[in-house]
Amino acid sequence: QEFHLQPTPQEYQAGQDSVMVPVQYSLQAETAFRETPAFHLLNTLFPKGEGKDGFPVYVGVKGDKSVKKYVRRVPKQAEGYYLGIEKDRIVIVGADERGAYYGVQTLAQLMTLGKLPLAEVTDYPDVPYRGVVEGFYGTPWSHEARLRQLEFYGRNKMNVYLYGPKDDPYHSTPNWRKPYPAKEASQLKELVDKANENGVIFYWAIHPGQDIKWNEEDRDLLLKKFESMYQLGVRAFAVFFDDISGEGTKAEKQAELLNYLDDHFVKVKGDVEPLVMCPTEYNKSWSDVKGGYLTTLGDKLNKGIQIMWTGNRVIACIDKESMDFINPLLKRKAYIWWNFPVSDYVRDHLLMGPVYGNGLDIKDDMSAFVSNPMERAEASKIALYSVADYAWNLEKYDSNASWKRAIRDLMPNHAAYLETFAAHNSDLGENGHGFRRDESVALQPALKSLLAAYEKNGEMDEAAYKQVAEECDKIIVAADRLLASKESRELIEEIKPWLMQFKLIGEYGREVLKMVRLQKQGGQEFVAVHDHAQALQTLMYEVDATYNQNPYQPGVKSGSKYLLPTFNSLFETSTQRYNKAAGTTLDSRAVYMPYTLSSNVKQLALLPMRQKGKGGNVSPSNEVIIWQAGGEVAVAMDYVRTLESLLVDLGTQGAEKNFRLEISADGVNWKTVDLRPVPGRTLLSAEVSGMKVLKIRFTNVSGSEQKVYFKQFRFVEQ
Ligand SMILES: C=CCNC1=N[C@@H]2[C@@H](O)[C@H](O)[C@@H](CO)O[C@@H]2S1
Repeated sequence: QEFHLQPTPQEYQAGQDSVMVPVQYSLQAETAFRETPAFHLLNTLFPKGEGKDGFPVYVGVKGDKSVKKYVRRVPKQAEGYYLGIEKDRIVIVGADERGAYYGVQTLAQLMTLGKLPLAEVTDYPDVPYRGVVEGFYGTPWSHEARLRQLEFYGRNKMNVYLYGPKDDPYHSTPNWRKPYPAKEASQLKELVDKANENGVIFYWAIHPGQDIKWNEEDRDLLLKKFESMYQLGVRAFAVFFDDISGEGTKAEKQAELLNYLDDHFVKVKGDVEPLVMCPTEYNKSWSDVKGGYLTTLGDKLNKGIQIMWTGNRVIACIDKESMDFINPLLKRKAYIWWNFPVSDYVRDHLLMGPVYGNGLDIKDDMSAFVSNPMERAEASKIALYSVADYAWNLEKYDSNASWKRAIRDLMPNHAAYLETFAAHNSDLGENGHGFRRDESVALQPALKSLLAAYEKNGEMDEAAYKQVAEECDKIIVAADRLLASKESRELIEEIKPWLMQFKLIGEYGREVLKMVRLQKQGGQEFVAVHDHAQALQTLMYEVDATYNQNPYQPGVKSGSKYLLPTFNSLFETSTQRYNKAAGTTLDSRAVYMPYTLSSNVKQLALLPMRQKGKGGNVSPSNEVIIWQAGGEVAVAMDYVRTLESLLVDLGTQGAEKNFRLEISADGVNWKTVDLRPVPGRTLLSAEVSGMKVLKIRFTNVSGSEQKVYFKQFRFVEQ
């Protein structure tokens, strides 16, 4: 594992020579330097700290006398730095204070080498703002997780963290107007302090759009809330208008409010970062350019205000074409909100794979590149490490090398095991956004040729068989070693259900490979191994039905793109062939999905059906659904079943007037079923107890387009 600075520096020259890592340093800097995060970090790097006989360290920013001699070597880009390690001194000069801090971070990495190479690093970030927006639906990160994140951002030269967890009631409706209670307020203050120590700008975001009134009262309440956050030390603010409907979506009003805040708060305070806003039309597939929403923002928003953008779709990689579309409309460089590794729409999957697919030629087109992560903070660090690497130096970014380094950085003593796990836990599975990732990349060829040889002509591809068998052993060992790991305990606790599932998949694969071997030999032992494989299927189903039971995509999926499907196909084929040869009737079903979704509503058509226990649900969507008049969503059963209950939630009152629910026992004759609103909620309950059902149909019969949420569509069988 050769040494590699993180993020990849613009220029790094190291000679053959090196010096011993000094145990003490003597500081050559302006006194003001001692107040900066760079100094506090520097002071932790030497075992014996500071002393007049220590190794001279010249450090400062452009203009400081102490580093005047080196000022020509400092890059002109903001947050740039020059780091020189010479025989008799270390020199760090920042283009600005954060640049000096980053120079010290790079020195910290070099000092882990055991001896300091005589080297010169001339470095700076490609993208001005780089970091993370905690903007997902689901359980907000814990306070401790956030503190660890901020240290991680400092080490990886990420300079922004935007606090905007959708499910924080004081960030969003209904309590955005209220100040935080004492405990939350003190935690936020602690986060701001931690962010400052790590060179991170802490943005506090507000999400008022769902119920904001465009009047002075709400405007002043919002200003007051900003003021209360300012008192906690917040010096950077954002206003999110995403995922809302109604009055709050008006561009002119949004622009008026932002400009007011800019003129009467940001410019008045003088020490607050430029505002960031998240538009309602935040991706191309949702935008209607002629409608003028984006151009209104582009024309009316004060120039300094940043506008966020997720690309061509809600979940999309960012390329030159995407930027060439949006920047002219916004009349500024879009502030990219990249929706990866966020998994709030595929909550049963972990996204542990490489960061890839974003253009390497767009460094001058973005004002920011921030990642929206998973609700599992530690597990998100694999992707975040590479997001930092990408946004700092796009042209030199190598997604696979960065992914391997990210894993080693996260668990140095278990890197091989974590890599085995991450390699098979990277795709999202079917989802409403149609966004997919590669998975099991190294094993894919062997899985495919093993399956093809066996299924097509009953052959055994011995080389592939051996490689898959070895991988099953590695999977089982990796799962055990990670589950038992003392290292990164917080990470292990987050991903434990997936580690359990992963181990079962390794054991299942091992048994299925035996079944294939035995089926060809025709031995009786096939039955015992088949039954063991089925027992493992039951255990996998139970893990999936027990853990992570969120109301959206409950369960624990692992190896879902190629690994498990291949084992299931081999299980089914070998059992069918064995039954045929031996005249037995062993159960050959590996995974069972009795329900099929169909819809002519664009945003619903791709939503996956989920089976959970004795029932099923259509995976919900976080976004506003444009449901055309007459549009319908239907669920077909494999055979006639009996219903117990059925719940629908479109997130709006009165939906039962605009939509009709019908049940058919034969797919031909339909019966309309009453939808009864649950008091005080937008949930609708249907009286279906005891009804025979082959097909369910749900139609917009209002005669006009409806904008609703698709929060729940769930039924339970008797
Ligand atoms: C530029 C604005 C992006 N705003 C967004 N709000 C939503 C986020 O809260 C979700 O986590 C994400 C993934 O489900 O989808 C959109 S993206």
